Amino acid sequence: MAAKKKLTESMSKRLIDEVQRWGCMKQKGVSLKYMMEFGSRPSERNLLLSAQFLRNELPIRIARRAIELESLPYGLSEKPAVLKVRDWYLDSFRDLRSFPEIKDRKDEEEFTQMIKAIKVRHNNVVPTMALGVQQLKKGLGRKIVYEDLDEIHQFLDRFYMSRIGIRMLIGQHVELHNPNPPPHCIGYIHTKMSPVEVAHNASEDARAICMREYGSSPDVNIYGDPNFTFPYVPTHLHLMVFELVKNSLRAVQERYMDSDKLPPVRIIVADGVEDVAIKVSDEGGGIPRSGLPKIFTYLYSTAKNPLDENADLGTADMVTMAGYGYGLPISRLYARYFGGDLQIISMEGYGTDAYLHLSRLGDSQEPLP
Ligand SMILES: Nc1ncnc2c1ncn2[C@@H]1O[C@H](COP(=O)(O)OP(=O)(O)OP(=O)(O)O)[C@@H](O)[C@H]1O
Repeated sequence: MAAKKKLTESMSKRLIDEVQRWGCMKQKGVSLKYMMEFGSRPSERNLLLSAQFLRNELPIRIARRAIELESLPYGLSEKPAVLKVRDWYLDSFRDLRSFPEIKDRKDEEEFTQMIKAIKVRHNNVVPTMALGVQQLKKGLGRKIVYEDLDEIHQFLDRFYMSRIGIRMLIGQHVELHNPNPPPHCIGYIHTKMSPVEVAHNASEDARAICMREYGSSPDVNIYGDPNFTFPYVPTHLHLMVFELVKNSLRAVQERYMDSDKLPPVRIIVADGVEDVAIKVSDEGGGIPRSGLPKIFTYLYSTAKNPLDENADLGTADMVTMAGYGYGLPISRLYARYFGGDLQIISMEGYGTDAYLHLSRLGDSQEPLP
């Protein structure tokens, strides 16, 4: 197998066998509901159980990704940035596999520190992979046929989805150690999250970026009951709404550049029985129908990568503002992670509606690519 041969070149035989063996094991998904119920009783026993689960589950998920990173088409696996990411995955796999059985509280605490460090090690995976894709595009030059790159798109979707899951599981475990969790918070989950409030905060952040770039910003009007709450992960929702509003503000701002009256962006929050739906509507001129298939891809963007040689950026915080065209595909993965979805409907010559559906029941299992 080609992937196995390449792994051989860079690792000891024992590690290769172990990665291959663990990469074949079955992953176990968790639901939002389960995370919430389990985390609502962070007793010593539960923390121990959670750590034991992660000691087994994380190497399986990480090994899968390490193997996939070795067998990407068009030579993407050999790009320096991708090799760097591969090494982070191998280092984390090694750390997890060399950790002895977790028997007591002391082991559990050491394990928690270790997975916390793993999470930090992987902070820059998204921009670094984006850089790898750019290195590939540069190398292929004009020969590039975007339709052929669908395989890479599919891989990146699986890869980033898996990363969301791994970070959620680690973050959730680490947060359960917080002796003074904020009210109504179980790890990353807020059991009484107000989508209107999160949408408001995310819109303000997006407006601040717009102000910085253009010197002005359209208003954002939010319609919905601010007292309505449901259990969800506020950081995920913030990220999604931020990306959608940022796109809308930019579109409106660009279209009405010379006008002093900008049509506002409107957000509607609907609380259904099954779903909470959030619509972000703008009058920014829309997207041509022929361009729609491209907006969810990772490979079309011409924007500059902040980790590129000439850019002096690259902190983890830059990820969401980096502007390398990942806003929509990554937001859709976050929505799908807990059983929701994201759709974009556009009227060219008028504006765009983004529909974000979040599953309210929280009982869908994590997608496990
Ligand atoms: N509301 C919108 N109105 C018009 N065009 C849009 C809108 N939303 C998205 N687009 C188009 O879709 C493209 C992809 O959006 P996406 O959010 O994925 O990336 P980006 O905005 O270019 O970069 P980033 O989100 O990383 O800053 C945009 O570049 C833009 O051309």
